[in-house]
Amino acid sequence: MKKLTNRDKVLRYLEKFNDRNVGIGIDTNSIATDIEIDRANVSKLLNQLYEEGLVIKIKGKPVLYTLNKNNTQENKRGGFDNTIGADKSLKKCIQQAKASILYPPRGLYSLLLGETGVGKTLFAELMHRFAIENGILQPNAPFITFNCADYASLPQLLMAQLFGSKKGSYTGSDKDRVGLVEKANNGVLLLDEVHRLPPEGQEMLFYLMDKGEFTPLGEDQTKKSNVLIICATTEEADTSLLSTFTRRIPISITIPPLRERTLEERYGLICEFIKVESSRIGREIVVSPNSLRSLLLYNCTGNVGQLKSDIQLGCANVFLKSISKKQKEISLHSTDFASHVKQGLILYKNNKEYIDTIVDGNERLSFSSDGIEKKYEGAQSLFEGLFYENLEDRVQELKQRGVEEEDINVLMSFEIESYFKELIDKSQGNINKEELSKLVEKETMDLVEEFIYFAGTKLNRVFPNKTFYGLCLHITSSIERLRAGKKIINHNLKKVIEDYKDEYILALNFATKIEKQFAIKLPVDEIGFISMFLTLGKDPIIDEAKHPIVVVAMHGRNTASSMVEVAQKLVGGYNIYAYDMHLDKNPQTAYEELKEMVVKNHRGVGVLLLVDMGSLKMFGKLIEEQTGIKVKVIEMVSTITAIECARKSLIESDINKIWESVNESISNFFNSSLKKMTEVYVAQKEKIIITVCTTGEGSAVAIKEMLEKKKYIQNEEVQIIPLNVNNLKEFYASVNKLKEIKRIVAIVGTFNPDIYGIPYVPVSDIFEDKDGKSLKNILENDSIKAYGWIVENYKKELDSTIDAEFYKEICISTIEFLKKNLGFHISEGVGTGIVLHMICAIKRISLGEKCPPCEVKDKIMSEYGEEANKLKEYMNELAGKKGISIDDDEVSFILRNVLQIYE
Ligand SMILES: Nc1ncnc2c1ncn2[C@@H]1O[C@H](COP(=O)(O)OP(=O)(O)OP(=O)(O)O)[C@@H](O)[C@H]1O
Repeated sequence: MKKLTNRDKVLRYLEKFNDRNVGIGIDTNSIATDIEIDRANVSKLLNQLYEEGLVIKIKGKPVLYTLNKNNTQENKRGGFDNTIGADKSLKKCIQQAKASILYPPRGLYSLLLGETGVGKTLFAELMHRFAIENGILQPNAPFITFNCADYASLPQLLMAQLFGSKKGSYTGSDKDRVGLVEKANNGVLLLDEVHRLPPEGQEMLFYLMDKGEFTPLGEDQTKKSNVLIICATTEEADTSLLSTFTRRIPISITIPPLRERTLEERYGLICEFIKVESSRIGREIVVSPNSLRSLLLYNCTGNVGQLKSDIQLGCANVFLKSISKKQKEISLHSTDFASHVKQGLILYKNNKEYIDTIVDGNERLSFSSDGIEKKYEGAQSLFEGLFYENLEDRVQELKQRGVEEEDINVLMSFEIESYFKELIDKSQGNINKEELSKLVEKETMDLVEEFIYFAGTKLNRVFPNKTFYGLCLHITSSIERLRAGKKIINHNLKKVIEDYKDEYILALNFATKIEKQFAIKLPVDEIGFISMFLTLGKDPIIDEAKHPIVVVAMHGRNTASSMVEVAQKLVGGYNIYAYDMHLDKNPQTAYEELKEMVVKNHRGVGVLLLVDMGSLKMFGKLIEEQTGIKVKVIEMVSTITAIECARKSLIESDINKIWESVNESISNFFNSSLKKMTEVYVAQKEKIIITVCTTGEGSAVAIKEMLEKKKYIQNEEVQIIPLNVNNLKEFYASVNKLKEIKRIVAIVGTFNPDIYGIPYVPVSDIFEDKDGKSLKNILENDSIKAYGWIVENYKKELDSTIDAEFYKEICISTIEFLKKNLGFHISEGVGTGIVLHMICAIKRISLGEKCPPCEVKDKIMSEYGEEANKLKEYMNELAGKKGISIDDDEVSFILRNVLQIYE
């Protein structure tokens, strides 16, 4: 036979004691002596049993203990004060209830009001228990409930049940019956749905309440009963039906419905009920966060009672499943609940912020039979790639249960979104690229990096670093899965394509690259998953207010402004500011202006100051000393550094981290990250001239300003960047950086740095006013080269019967003719337009297609007829070689470009 534990011994002793000594309790010392167990031990056990609701403590000296005969699962855990909601929604009700019980000499009658399932019965039980604990009732005081609605259609039987009856007092009464009023003598009688009591019953009830007397049916003699009556009803307090009761019963306690309680309280109830189920099953129950979310949010009209039974049903489902599948773990998912519960998840999006404060992240919780809830340690790692298989299992299971396809999709989309959130959260902060490279192939990282930058430009959005890490991990596991021939379905696909069309198109593009690189085929479902990563940038993850700002301070009229403009456009955030320091500006004024800009715009966590020359660097230090605003200076300023700083400051809030990583990027410029970025960001490189000088930092700027005044420079849309050559190594590094993002057409200055492929123009050529001839030529030739590149790039589109060289020749010659013979100024942008037009025109003509009419032909012919005819003649001479003829419409199109004439 199983050996009795000390706990069993105490319980058995109390059972026997209560049988022999009705209505009284016993103290700890006596129990300890009788069962021969150490007093401290007995005291500990009694407290435990009290917590579990198995014994009742009767206040006094010494405290007496008795078995809680009325122990139900519901009032198990301690009395009123341990009830969920005791300090919140039920606080007032409990105060009223306690007051009514303690009211001398034997408590007041009370009426419990509240919708079905709010906990009225439980409340009455707790009142009974409270009365015993406070010596108002004896420990063995009865607690009897009677639901008046059950007998509402049989008033005589109802009366007989309540007040007792003599044999033959009504049809069918074949024996004497003791009424509940009598049975509940010296205890509590709960009359539920009391408004259903027939009028004669009400009369007798009020008589009993007033006089403590009643008359059983068919009897003449009144009987006495000392019963505390608690009435309960779901009727609203102000209905006429109830007014009779509310007038007679001194205390009305309204228990609030579930929807009026806080979600924290509801969460407490949910946990409590799952613990109760766990203890019933005798096994641990592991609960998914989505289960908790749906339980928190679904429309639970039946209040706490319904919440409890819905949880019971869900637990019963998984319990059965675990038996049939012989699984050790009992694991509860939102899909295990009835569909009205699952619907709760649909409300998650709108209540996300609040719910996330209660159900945090995606950890599953484990509820054990001893009532402890903790994080489930065994949760599978999402990075193991099991997620998709689990999703599929879940879908199959739902299908088998007959869940509608539409419901499955809704539920699955929540699972999927949670997965992404977790994947992203996990990758936040704790993974760096080096670590990532242990898990992810370099090719994948490069592809993802390029994709994110590209998507960022296209969507005009910045992505957090975690998008990069998350996507790298995701792609890796997708490739593995696809290689293993595993099928996946994205139940969110339809929604993704509808809601995030742009992201989906980008993902399609990216998918072709992956397919090519890894020789696999990505199904559309997979592309849907990729798109979802891009939607993350849409979340309000960027809180500009708490991030450092970037200030670009550079010499020159608008060098800093133009850089900042590019950075703002690309990064899409307005956290970057420009300070253009004109050469003639007095340094003290410049300092004050820069300081003012910093003070005005900083957001409390520091400023990254990007400067081009030494004196500005000093400004950073001074501003920090004077204002206390943290200023970190970055010296190697270029558009790309500005972009990188702006991008990082939107994501990261720690200025030191940004500063370090930007500096690292600068020194590793040729490492993939920035290189990739430049390729993507700068599709068409802008032209620049670098000015250099060995004699002090201002001279290069002076040369720049001088060049900017030259007409042929103003006409050329060329940017001029002064560089310091005091430190040659740094100078070459800067040139290299610039080369990545700009087309350096020439270096002008007092020192020939001898760089392969970049012509040098001594400044003396310009000073002596050799008309800047060489520089002008260089610029012109550069444009010609650029037009040649355009043709090269369009090679695939060209008509194969005509070779690319012919196209180049006719395009470039036409532009030269326009400039030299007809005297038009052709900027590079206009030239590019002409080249593109001519490519299409020649192809069209050679294929025998007609040119569409040019709307401004008449205007051009009347105002520029001479030029038009000359151009037509010249072009026909060239085109004739290939049997092509150019008409007035084609010529008008070209001139329209040059003259910028639009109707
Ligand atoms: N605060 C609470 N803590 C724990 N369980 C509760 C709480 N409130 C109610 N319950 C549980 O919810 C269920 C429904 O409560 P109860 O039966 O007392 O409601 P009721 O208002 O009497 O419902 P009805 O009007 O339908 O009779 C019970 O199992 C009860 O134990």
